[in-house]
Amino acid sequence: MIKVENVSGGYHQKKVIDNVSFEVKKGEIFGILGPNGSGKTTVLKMLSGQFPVSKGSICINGRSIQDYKIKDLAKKVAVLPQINEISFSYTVKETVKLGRYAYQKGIFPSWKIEDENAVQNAIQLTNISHLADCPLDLLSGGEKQRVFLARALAQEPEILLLDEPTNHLDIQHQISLFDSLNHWVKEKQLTVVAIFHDLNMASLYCSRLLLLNEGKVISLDEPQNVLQEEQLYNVYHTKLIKRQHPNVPTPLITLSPSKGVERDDIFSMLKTKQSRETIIVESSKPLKTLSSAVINSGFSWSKFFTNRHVDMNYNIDDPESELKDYLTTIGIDPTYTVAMMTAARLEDAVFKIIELAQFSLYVVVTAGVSNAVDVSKAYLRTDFVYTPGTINTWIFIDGNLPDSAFVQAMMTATEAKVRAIHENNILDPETKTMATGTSTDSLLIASTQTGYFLEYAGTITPLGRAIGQAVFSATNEAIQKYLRRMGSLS
Ligand SMILES: Nc1ncnc2c1ncn2[C@@H]1O[C@H](COP(=O)(O)OP(=O)(O)OP(=O)(O)O)[C@@H](O)[C@H]1O
Repeated sequence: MIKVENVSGGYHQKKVIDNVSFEVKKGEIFGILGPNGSGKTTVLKMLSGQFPVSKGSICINGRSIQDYKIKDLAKKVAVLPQINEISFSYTVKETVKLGRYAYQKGIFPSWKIEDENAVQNAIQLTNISHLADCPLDLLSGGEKQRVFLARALAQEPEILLLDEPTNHLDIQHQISLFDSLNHWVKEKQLTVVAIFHDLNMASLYCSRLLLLNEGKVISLDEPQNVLQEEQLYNVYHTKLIKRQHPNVPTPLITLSPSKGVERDDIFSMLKTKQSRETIIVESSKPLKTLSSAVINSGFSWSKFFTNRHVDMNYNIDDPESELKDYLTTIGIDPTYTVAMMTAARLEDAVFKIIELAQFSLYVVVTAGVSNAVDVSKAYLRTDFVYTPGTINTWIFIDGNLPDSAFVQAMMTATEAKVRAIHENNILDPETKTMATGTSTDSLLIASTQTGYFLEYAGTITPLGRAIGQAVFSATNEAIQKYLRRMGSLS
């Protein structure tokens, strides 16, 4: 549909676009990204024929844009410019009607029913009917943006060129604009080329992206490949972190403050309180966590970590609500709390510290193994009752871990726990085979995300070795305390 081949151009003697090539398919939403002054608007102006190319060619439907008459090109291509460029005193409806200019013939323009329908449709689609008679100058930035979008749509173009279309829109209107564009793209085979500063909007709605810097193509690909941390750093000179959207297969880019990330002293940050009812670790700063806890499982940022003792017969329909209520009664805000439960005696908790040159670990383990299970034989069981037997393991780290290291830390800690269970010959009481855990074990990895970058936490990495050592010895001791209390160890 659009073919840009080896295009260069600029203002006066200054080359602003340098040998740019890309194609946009019919029915595609194509995004152009790049820092201020990288040439995005100039490329868009070249596509609409407003700005000449000095080298290379631009074709629409196989025909060079230079060969189109102005009105014919205007029927194919509509432009939504940056709205701060525009100021005039028409009403909203008059402004939208300007979109039909290309369809007017002769010196005395005739307004036909098709023109009126196109204007009404555009006004409805952009949700500005209530503003139809308002003077444009009295509208807010976002309202004006929708009016100019309506004007572009009234043109009934095949190609819509949008220069920062979400610039003045609130979140609701940003999403509703691109949801509508998505719909028109599918329904009417509209082709959209849009400039974005918001990388996440581009990632969510564009099938492909063009990343420009200093007028050159840096990357041209699907969002997953264009939105790479290193590539973005080279272009924007800003640290950006790539994550995956929780329920759409696109990347999410998060900003990170540029201030330093000096290593925190985890031992002065954490305060531990232990009673028969609860163990509470309170951190003076939020820690990034990955856990399988009852409250705030998955990833969270939390300041409180609680392990509450409950009776062996604890059996409640909604343990999460009950535990939240409990936390509130003891003055802890559940929003910032990773909370677990156990029937194990909290007096038998084991605390371990490992201090190394690059990072330190603080590990807390409580263990009760009456619910021991051999995972390889668990399919033979018929009981599915939730009983809080449980080995609960907490690992606090003063390092900076990527998500992958959190996952590896969980694997390493689990292996260390299993090894401690085997060390104590704990059997699954049903199958009489060696247990691998209990039916309700929980695990927490909590990290300051400051200090050294700890890229890996597998078993033979420095972090993995420390986790293996601390979790094994803490779990081993906690199991032995439990066995002693139960009278099966002297
Ligand atoms: N009319 C003009 N005359 C001279 N130079 C211009 C003109 N318009 C733009 N430029 C220059 O061309 C370069 C590219 O500008 P362009 O507007 O295409 O960048 P952009 O990527 O759209 O930037 P932004 O993100 O700030 O909107 C800039 O260095 C700019 O100063």
